[in-house]
Amino acid sequence: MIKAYGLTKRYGDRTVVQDLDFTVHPGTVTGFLGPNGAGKSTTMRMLLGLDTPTRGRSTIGGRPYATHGAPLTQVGALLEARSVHPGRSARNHLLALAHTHGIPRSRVEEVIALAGLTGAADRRVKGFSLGMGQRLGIAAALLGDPATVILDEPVNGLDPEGVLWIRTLLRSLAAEGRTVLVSSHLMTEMALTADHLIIIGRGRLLADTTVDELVRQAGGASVKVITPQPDDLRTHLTHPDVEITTVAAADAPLHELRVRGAEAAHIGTVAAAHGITLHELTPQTVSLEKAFMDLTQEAADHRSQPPATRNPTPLTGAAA
Ligand SMILES: Nc1ncnc2c1ncn2[C@@H]1O[C@H](COP(=O)(O)OP(=O)(O)OP(=O)(O)O)[C@@H](O)[C@H]1O
Repeated sequence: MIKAYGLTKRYGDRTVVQDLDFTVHPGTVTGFLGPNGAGKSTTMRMLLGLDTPTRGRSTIGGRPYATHGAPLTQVGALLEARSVHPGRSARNHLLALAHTHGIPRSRVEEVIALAGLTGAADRRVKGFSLGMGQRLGIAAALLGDPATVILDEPVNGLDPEGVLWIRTLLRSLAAEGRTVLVSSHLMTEMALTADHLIIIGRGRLLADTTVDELVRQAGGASVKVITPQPDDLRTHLTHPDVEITTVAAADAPLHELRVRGAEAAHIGTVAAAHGITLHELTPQTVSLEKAFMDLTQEAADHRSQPPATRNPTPLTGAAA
């Protein structure tokens, strides 16, 4: 279990992480999300004793990271810009790490295979692509068979096969009962990988929630219905859990409704049973990316503007 108690980091007069309290539980993948510059890497560095908090503290397995005797066997970590001697081969890099932690050579071979580096293990690291470097970093993180795994942007630079590999790997590590904390700014990828989400913006906690709950808070799933008989449909769908709103066309022959709390199949069956004509029946899933953007809107330091239109409508002199 990872615990943060009021973690705060200030650089000069800038507070980049502020009063973060959270718990990362074993047996689940916890996604650590936030826009660029939100403070994810800084927080992870503090958890790993690489940055000293200005205030607050954190523990991994009940103790501060620095007090773990052989950290590689307790906590495996991949941080951005991990330094590996460029002249060393991947295998020699892992052997050196294993040697300092009393880890057998056979485990080095295991993690090389696990990370898909078998064919590249004897090549010098300086020739590695970004994705291969990530695979080596993950192999190193798993070398000591740690109970806690902390990975900062592990899918960075990975090809689609690598992204899928990470997803499967993280889920199996969690299924084995390990504590897995993984940062990303890719909401959609995290939604596929993580069970729980800790979302920060400008160093502050914005949400500590499950993927399902975030979807629910963002409006949940709904069904778009277009029908010329909205009143009949409303009557027959009446139920305390069902919410029906009119989206458009109040005085047109066709009405667009948005139904929450009932599945499309149920709505179709009810409509058929009562002879109600439907012109459209489409399940709408909330965009997790949009939910994330909405949540972090106020807290994004770097958000791009949509590109200017090439042929903007000329102003005609009317006051806006
Ligand atoms: N050593 C440092 N000195 C001064 N400012 C720093 C230092 N390290 C980080 N920062 C600042 O702290 C803020 C948080 O940075 P951090 O790298 O933790 O964010 P992040 O959420 O990991 O971002 P990204 O998704 O872009 O990697 C940024 O504004 C960054 O410029």
